[in-house]
Amino acid sequence: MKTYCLSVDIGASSGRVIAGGLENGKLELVEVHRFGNQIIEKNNHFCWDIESLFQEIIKGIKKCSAFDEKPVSIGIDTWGVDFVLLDGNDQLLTDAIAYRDPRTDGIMEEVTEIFMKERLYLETGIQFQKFNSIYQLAALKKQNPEVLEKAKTFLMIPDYLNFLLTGVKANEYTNATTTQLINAFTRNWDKEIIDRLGLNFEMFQEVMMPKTVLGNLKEELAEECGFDMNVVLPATHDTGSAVLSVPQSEDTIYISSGTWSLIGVENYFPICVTKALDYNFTNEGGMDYQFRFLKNIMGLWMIQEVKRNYGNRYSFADLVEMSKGVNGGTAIVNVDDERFLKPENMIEEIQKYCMETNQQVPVEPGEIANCVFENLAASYKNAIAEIEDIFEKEFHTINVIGGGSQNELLNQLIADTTNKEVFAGPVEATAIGNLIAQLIALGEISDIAEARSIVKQSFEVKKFTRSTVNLQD
Ligand SMILES: Nc1ncnc2c1ncn2[C@@H]1O[C@H](COP(=O)(O)OP(=O)(O)O)[C@@H](O)[C@H]1O
Ligand SMILES: C[C@H](O)[C@H](O)[C@@H](O)C(=O)COP(=O)(O)O
Ligand SMILES: [Mg+2]
Repeated sequence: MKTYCLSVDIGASSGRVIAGGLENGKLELVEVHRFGNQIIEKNNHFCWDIESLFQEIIKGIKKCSAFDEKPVSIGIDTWGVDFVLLDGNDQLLTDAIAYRDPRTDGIMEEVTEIFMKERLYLETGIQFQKFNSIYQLAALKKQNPEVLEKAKTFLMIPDYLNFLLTGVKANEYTNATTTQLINAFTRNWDKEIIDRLGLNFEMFQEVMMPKTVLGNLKEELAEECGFDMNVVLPATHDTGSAVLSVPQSEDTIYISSGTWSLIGVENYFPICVTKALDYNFTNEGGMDYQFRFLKNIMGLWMIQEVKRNYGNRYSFADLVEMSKGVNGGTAIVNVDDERFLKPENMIEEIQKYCMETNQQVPVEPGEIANCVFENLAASYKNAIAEIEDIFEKEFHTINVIGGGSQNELLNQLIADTTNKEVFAGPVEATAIGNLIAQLIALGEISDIAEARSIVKQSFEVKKFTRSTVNLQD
């Protein structure tokens, strides 16, 4: 690859630095660096180790100094909602507290007494998740008002990593929409909501759109890494990048399958009708002014925790294999129950749920894994029925993208329970979408439509249909 860009995709379970560029009309990827990411306990909160994440990005950049060709740009995307605050000297006032931290317990209810739920949804179109930035800020105002009083800059996680790289402060649009403080129609900070909550409007930065060239590496960083490059804004909300690599089709539903399962469709306007509110769908911002009409489902977080509870002695592939041996009798578990957001022990929490609901309790690793996968598929099916109810139409295909698209058992379960065609892949959809924004900004690709046809030609996508075995049921 002559011209290539660096895509930094940091999800809630792992991060990767991927070099990507066009070669003979196809998108070529080279994984330059991969690292873990997990929640740590710090100062009595669940946090992200933001400093070590930044060092991993630098490690990835430095690995490129050994290549003949250097990358022309870099783009960073991460999970949504979380942020840091800086004081007047641009110093960190807060740790990067994670969205699974219990500090927001009960806060959403307090905020919706100040700002009616219906009104908040009509203005922002954003789902009611207790960990949205709006509730994290309201919790801070209640629990540490002195911190908010000193705050001069609000930066979300990718914004802060960009600030460390370039010294430039900005809030990228797609991720800013996950705060529930962006007006879905003006696509800018909603001053009325911010003022009503007693937050400092001035600390919010200029909202910038994907494909914006934010700046270059700070001089000292360019020197340390051995080269300079543009820092470009992809859709810095990882799901915003992921959906860019889904083949466009009118009746396609995507499932961005990683730590979370984000299930939805691409749309050109926000849907803030009561039914969407009642179903708790969201209208997160997308690139080129699109909207991501989707719903959060607890996702593979559950199997990540199960894996951790078993001391990581089984791989994800092992857990899938072991779950294949389980026949029927799986308990019905509401995977989206808040109890699964951050339990002490996921295995025990699932077993407690089954006991409380007088169901057969899964014991063996295969039974636990099967219970997670079967009930995730059931939750996807329910969300799809809600989407079809809102759009008053049937969707015929489902695209599973992200790390979870490697779970062939789950892909088959989705096909079996929905009786729709399931296309699985690309695995690194988020990193690919991040590259798409950079390559469009660079003029290497003309638009999203061309990008999607390049993705189709470049990456393996497996098809799953309802298994004949099940059809005999
Ligand atoms: N070989 C595999 N077989 C089945 N599932 C896998 C495999 N590798 C990864 N996964 C699934 O992919 C998930 C991670 O997806 P990824 O998109 O990287 O997550 P995130 O971006 O949230 O960190 C894991 O939790 C696991 O369930
Ligand atoms: C908490 C948010 O809903 C979450 O970040 C979600 O928006 C998301 O982007 C998850 O991405 P993962 O790659 O961590 O599953
Ligand atoms: Mg991810």
